Amino acid sequence: MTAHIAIDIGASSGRLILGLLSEDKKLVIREIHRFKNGFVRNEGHDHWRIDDIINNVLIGLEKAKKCGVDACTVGIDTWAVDYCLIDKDGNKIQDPISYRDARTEGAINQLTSDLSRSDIYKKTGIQFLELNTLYQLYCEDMDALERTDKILMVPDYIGYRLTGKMVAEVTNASTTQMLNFRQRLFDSDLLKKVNVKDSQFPKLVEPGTVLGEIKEEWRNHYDLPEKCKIITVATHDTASAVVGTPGRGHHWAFLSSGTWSLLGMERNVPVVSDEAFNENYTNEWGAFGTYRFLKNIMGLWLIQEIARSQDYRHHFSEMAEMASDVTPFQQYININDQSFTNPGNMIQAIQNYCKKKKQKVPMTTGELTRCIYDNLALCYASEIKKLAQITNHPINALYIVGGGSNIDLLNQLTANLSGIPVYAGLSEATAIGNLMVQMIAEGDIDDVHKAREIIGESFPIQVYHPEQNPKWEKVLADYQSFLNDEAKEII
Ligand SMILES: Nc1ncnc2c1ncn2[C@@H]1O[C@H](COP(=O)(O)OP(=O)(O)O)[C@@H](O)[C@H]1O
Ligand SMILES: C[C@H](O)[C@H](O)[C@@H](O)C(=O)COP(=O)(O)O
Ligand SMILES: [Mg+2]
Repeated sequence: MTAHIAIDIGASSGRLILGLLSEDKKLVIREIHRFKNGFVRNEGHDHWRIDDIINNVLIGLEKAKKCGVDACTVGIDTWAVDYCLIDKDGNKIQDPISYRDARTEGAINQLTSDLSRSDIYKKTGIQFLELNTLYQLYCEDMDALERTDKILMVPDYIGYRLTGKMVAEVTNASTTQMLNFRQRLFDSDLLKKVNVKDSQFPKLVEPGTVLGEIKEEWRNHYDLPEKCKIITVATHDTASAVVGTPGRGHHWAFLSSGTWSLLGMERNVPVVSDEAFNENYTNEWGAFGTYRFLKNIMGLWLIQEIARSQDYRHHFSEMAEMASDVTPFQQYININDQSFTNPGNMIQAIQNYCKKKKQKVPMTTGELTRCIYDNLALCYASEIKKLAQITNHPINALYIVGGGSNIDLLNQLTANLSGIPVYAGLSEATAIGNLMVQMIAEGDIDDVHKAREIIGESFPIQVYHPEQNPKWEKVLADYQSFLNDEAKEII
C-alpha cells in the first residue's frame, strides 16, 4: 500500500508525518521526524536556512524508509508570503528573507501612494500586512530582481529542489496579495508596480497537482524510499490546516493556533465588503475552490520569543502551568501591536508596552504567559464577533487546531469569552490536511467532506463549554474600550 508523507514546516518547527488509512478507514499518523525552524541574521537581513530545511526533509524521508516505507507520496506545506529568487541557471540567488525582516517597514504607505488600498483590496481581497510578498518584492534588491528568472514561494521552491518542476500553488500564491481573484491570475497592475514580469512566476496550479518523482540525484546522498511521488498540496500551511479541521455543518469557525493565530471561516465566495476592508480581513484562497476568510493574529510567537529569551529553560507546557496560577486579566494589551512583530527582546517589549499604556507590568514567566494568553483569548472573542457580523453568518462552534490546541487554559478562556463551544485537538491538523489532499488526489478518499468525516472519527477532540457568567461579557467590554482608547491615541 502506498504511504503518504506530510511535510509541514511552520515558522517555529518542521515535522514529517507518515499517514495511512487503516482497514476500517481510520487515519493513522506517526511523526517520523521533527526539527526546529527559525530565521538567522545574515548580511543585515533575517533569512530562513532553506538548505537546512531541505536537508531535514530528506533526512525525514530516509527515516521513513527505515520505518519500512518503500513507496510514498509526499506533500510539502510551509508558512506563507516568503519566496526564493531563482536565476536563469535554476539556482537560488540568496536564502529567502523572512517576513519578519524590517525591510518592509512603511512599504504599504509608499506602494499605495499612487495605487489605492481599496483598489488593491477590490482586486485581491487580501489583508494589508507589510510582510506580504507584494511589499517584499517592492523592497527587494533591484540587482537580485534583475538576475531573477523565476520567483518561487518557499514550499514551491522545496518541491522544485526535490523534483526540478516549478509551479505556483494557488493557496500560497494568494498570500502574495498579487492574485486577482476575479481573473484567478497574477494581477498585471500589481506585477508592474513591483517591476516583475508575469513570466517570472511559474504557472498557477491547484492543490492535488502531481509534481513528479524525486530527482534520482538525491539518491546519491540519501537512502530514500524506492518511490517518492511529490504532490503539490495546499502548500500554505494554514490552507492545509483548514482542510484538516473536521468542522461539521455550516456555522463553524477555525483557529489555526501556532506561531500565528489565524481565525476565520471557510467560504465558497470571497467577502470584500467595506467592512471586511476596514477590519483588514483577508480572502486567502483555499483548497477545492474555497476561500479562507480570516484575520491574522500575532499568535504564540510571543510565547516562543519569551521562551527563546530565557534559553528555553521552561517547556511550553510548564509556561502554561505557571500561567494558570496567575490572577487573570491583570493587564490589557493589543496583542497585534507593531512593537511585538520582531522586537528582539519580547519580555522588554511587553513590559515597555504595559508601562506606556499604564497597565500592570507582568514580571514573572507565569505573569508574562498569562498576559499573552488572556489577551489572545480576548482578541479571539472580539474577532469572532466581528467575523459573524461581517459575514452575516452565525458562528456556533470554534475549532482550535495546531500547537496552541494543547493549551487547556487558553481553550477554556476562549470558550468563556466568546460564549461558544471550543473543539480542540488535532495539534497536527496542518499535516493531516496535507495528507488528506494527497489521499484525495490519489483516489484513496472521495472528497474533503469524507476526509473531514474520517478525521473526526480518527482523533479525540476535547470540547470546552463556555461558562455562563456575566463577568466574561464585562471583561470583554473593558478590553474593547481599552482598544478603542488606544486607537484614539494613535490617530
Ligand atoms: N503542550 C503545550 N503546552 C503549551 N503550549 C504548547 C504545547 N504544545 C505546543 N504549544 C504551543 O504551540 C506552539 C507551536 O505550535 P505549532 O502549530 O507547532 O507552530 P508552527 O506550526 O507555527 O511552528 C508553541 O510555540 C507553543 O506556544
Ligand atoms: C505570514 C503568514 O501570515 C503566516 O505564514 C501564516 O499565514 C501562517 O501560515 C503561519 O503558520 P505557522 O504554522 O507558522 O503559525
Ligand atoms: Mg504551523
